[in-house]
Amino acid sequence: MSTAAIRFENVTIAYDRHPAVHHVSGAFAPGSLTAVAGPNGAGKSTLLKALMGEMPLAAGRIDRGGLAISDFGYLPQAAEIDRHFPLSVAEAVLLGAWKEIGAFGAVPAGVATKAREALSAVGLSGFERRPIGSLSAGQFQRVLFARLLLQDARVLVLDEPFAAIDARTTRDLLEIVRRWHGDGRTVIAVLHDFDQVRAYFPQTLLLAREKIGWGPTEAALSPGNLKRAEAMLERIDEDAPPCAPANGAGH
Ligand SMILES: Nc1ncnc2c1ncn2[C@@H]1O[C@H](COP(=O)(O)OP(=O)(O)OP(=O)(O)O)[C@@H](O)[C@H]1O
Repeated sequence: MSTAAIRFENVTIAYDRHPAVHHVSGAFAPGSLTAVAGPNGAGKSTLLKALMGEMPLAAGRIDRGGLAISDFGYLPQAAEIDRHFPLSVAEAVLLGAWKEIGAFGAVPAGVATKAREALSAVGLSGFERRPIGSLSAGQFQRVLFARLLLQDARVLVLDEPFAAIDARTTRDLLEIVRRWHGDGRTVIAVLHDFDQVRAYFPQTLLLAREKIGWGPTEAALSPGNLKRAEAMLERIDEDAPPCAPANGAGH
């Protein structure tokens, strides 16, 4: 479904010139299913935000393989999503079809049908009118997956999609991830559970501000790499002087 790789070339991303991601190069092959793993503070969310165009690059470049950012479906960390917004479940799912509906447009019948199918696929038929603020964390995550299903994106970028989600919901949502992979979509997900990564994700990028490993999961998560990742982050000095501006900035 996707046609060209998403390439990172010497990507450095910084907050106030303090680099959170350092000189990362590598590629997500079209149709690949990749976990982004690493300790807290490793730069995983920062890397995803840069991929989504939400963070400027201090150096290097990201080649999105000819795709526009609007071709990407993005699930940010739960903490960054406002659930107090007065939206029903159906409205929240329909946001996934904004390209077809536009800002104030009516919902075409085909889109409404697809939205119902997406809700059914995540096990939430009958929840259409419920305010999103009344859902449990797991139910809300199902709604966000339904929205991604409706968006029909070629690349899925998921930041800790199973944090604070019970085993049954995680299993159901992992099944959807597997289906996306089967369709030939590219899936990139930040995960903390190494057992889950080994069971479901053929590729892994292990990050500790720098790239520690990127490739087949067993090799990327070798005992040596895991030790290096821990050691790298222990060595990080948050008060270190800012990184000197490097070879140009860009997206
Ligand atoms: N808005 C910000 N301003 C300044 N520093 C930030 C900001 N967001 C993140 N950082 C710093 O950047 C580094 C990487 O953070 P990031 O959230 O990308 O890590 P992570 O690997 O996703 O961590 P976690 O597993 O805890 O979610 C951390 O040292 C963090 O403190």
